[in-house]
Amino acid sequence: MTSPKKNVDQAFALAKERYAALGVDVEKALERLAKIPISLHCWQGDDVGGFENAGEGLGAGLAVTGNYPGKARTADELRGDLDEALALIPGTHRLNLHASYAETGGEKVDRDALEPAHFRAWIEWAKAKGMGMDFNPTYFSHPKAADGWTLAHPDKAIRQFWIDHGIACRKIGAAMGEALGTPCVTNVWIPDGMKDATVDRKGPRERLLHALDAMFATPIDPRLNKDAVEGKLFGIGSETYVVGMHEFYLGYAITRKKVFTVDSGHFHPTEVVADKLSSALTYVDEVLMHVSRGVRWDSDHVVLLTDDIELIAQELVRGDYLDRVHIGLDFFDASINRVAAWVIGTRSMIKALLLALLEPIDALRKYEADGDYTSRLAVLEELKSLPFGAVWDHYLQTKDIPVGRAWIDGVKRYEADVLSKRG
Ligand SMILES: C[C@H](O)[C@H](O)[C@@H](O)C(=O)CO
Ligand SMILES: [Mn+2]
Repeated sequence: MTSPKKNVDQAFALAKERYAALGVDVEKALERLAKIPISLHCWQGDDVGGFENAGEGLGAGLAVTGNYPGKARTADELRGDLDEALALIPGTHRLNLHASYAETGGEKVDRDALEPAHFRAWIEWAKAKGMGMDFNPTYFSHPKAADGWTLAHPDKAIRQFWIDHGIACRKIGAAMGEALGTPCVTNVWIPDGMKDATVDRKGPRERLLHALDAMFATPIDPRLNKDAVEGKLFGIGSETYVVGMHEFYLGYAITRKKVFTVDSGHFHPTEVVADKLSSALTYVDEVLMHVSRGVRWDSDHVVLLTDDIELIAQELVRGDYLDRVHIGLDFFDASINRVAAWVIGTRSMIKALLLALLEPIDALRKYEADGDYTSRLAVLEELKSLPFGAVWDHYLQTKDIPVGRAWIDGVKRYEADVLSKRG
């Protein structure tokens, strides 16, 4: 009987030939793939809860549905769950942490007083794994955000509190960047907006502009920290008016030289999010992607290998944007095993990138330039039935990750041994 390893090897050898016939160098694609980090969002592991234990609800229009048992209750548990997920994801990736995951040793430290020391354990954990980190100020789950307003709040003192939180977070981001030797992208997303007919749309936007300028006033070496701003079309409770909508932040990112964040769940469902990349990147140097999957709305379902995600990956590769786009994930599903959610979502993103890297891009470009749209369409369709799975299996095997459904058994074992024992 042929060994499973030999099967994978044989299938890969045949796959390589099929791709080579179209002019694709599979080994080169795999080499490139291995160097693309995906930033795993800590908040999938505990339903965006954080560890402040202040008894605040999530709010801000963020909704996590499901009550699958075994959610991480402490930072150590969350790191353990991330270890488990990362062991099943090929490549070296990054961790995207929210400020609400600070470890203050039981001391009450408000958000405007957070310091790098409160994230030391996270930084050490990432360092030991050779991972970079990204960061986010947390503008929700806090008494001063209970009415859904933060940086654009009409009350000056509350605005100042959130400006100070942002300033503290930029310093923490810089400390992460310095310790880990790779710049931290610190992303600002705020919930501020109105549920219904809004009379003054101008005032809050002016307040937000001034608050952001105050927050970003002190320059930070971009080799340590990069500031990013994330807009949104609507949220629960801000259906009619979102202060920080996309046009606001695109203008902000262009004029202030910030990273522009594109969350794939933050647009009207009929919009093609991938098409925004080449537009935004004409004017901004860098984009941060929050790859998500909206089902009918910004529902933050686990990312799958859907057409939308493939199109995003294709744009990144075809546009030669991989060095200008930071790829992060943003979903939270509490209805399935949370470790499996990370594995499925991250692997789907990596698969989309691999598929994109396996395109005969030069040939496709030439067809297009020559006006041979027939060949362009025919080859794009041919690609869909090439043995991509054999290349993916080989990639997993080279990284000592079980091929096929075996990873699910590993996660189930972890669930039985660890997750199910959590109260
Ligand atoms: C928890 C994240 O910061 C949050 O999901 C944000 O990025 C967002 O997308 C809000 O809709
Ligand atoms: Mn997001």
